Amino acid sequence: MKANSVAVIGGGAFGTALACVARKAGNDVCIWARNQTVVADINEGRGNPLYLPDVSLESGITATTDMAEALEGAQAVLLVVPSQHLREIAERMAPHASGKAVALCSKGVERSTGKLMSEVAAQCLPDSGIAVLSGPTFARELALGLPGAVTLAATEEWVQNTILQTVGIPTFRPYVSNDVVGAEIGGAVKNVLAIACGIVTGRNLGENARAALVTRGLAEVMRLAVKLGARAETVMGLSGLGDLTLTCNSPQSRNMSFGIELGRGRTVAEILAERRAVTEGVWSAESVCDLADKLKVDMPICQAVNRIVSLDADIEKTISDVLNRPFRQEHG
Ligand SMILES: NC(=O)C1=CN([C@@H]2O[C@H](COP(=O)(O)OP(=O)(O)OC[C@H]3O[C@@H](n4cnc5c(N)ncnc54)[C@H](O)[C@@H]3O)[C@@H](O)[C@H]2O)C=CC1
Ligand SMILES: O=C(CO)COP(=O)(O)O
Repeated sequence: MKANSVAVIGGGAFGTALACVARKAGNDVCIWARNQTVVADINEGRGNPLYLPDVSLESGITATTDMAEALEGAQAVLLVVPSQHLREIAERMAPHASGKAVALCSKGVERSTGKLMSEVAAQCLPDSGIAVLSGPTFARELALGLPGAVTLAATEEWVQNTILQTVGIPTFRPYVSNDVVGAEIGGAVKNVLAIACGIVTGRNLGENARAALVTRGLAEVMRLAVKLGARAETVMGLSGLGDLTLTCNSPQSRNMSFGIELGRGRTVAEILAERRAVTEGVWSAESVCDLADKLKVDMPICQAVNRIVSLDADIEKTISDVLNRPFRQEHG
């Protein structure tokens, strides 16, 4: 068995960035990617120009399309695929992931079931130790070695310790928690809220409007998280407030930039057709709203985004509907 071996499942921007972090933490890293070109690019030293251009990778990071090979001998696994594909990939991992610590790094809610990523993993990876790794982390900045911090949530101490040792370095500081649902809900919902902030930016509605959206968006995350049994303090931490602040304030965010283009008048189909990268909020808007409806949680901003991206609602009318909601107490 190789010492300090880590498997990264998913060869997109974030998987590649986390591979850089795990390598800096002293591990041998093997990335599983489904795309043969990505695998060849990584193994031949060109980096990952398709998903993370202009970033060079250290030696000690290899790639394969063979799931068994990627997972063989790995003590820790970072699962970094788009949330709507997590179930399929986790099922493929399962025969090779027994007894390993698996950190879920995807941000979303499964459309077909309304399940959180930890719930999907519990079904598909019953013999693995599950953690959630989530926070304000643009892939490019991580890959360049710029500093950042995340929430690392797991209920089992050995899982916390394994993932902490795998990725913890001075420029990537995991803060440990046992609130798994709290850690994942912030990342899933902020993608939807970032689309709203993008729309407001694209329509030149001003900085005041965006600050109001971030704050009222945080209230939506809080209501849903608490209803799901998560702790309020987790929502106020890196995976909640931290990621919401990052994603809603930077056009570097795929979700925010998607919203900006929508706000400028382009259609969902036009924008998506030009993108290779995943825009998670588009796929999670509906499932977040379904979950909120089921739990009777009021989430007017997420619902407005869902009407625009999933139901093709008129943007002006949708903004006007949100602004004309009845006045209410700020808290409660
Ligand atoms: N990029 C970032 O800055 C961050 C991303 N994340 C999360 O990480 C997850 C992965 O995102 P990225 O690495 O950025 O993706 P990406 O947009 O860079 O690449 C998409 C990846 O999905 C793969 N893919 C596409 N269709 C697939 C399918 N049918 N089955 C399996 N894989 C498929 C592609 O091969 C590629 O590896 C997402 O949930 C995202 O929210 C989290 C934090 C930061
Ligand atoms: O999750 C992210 C940063 O924490 C990345 O956000 P985008 O997917 O919107 O680029």
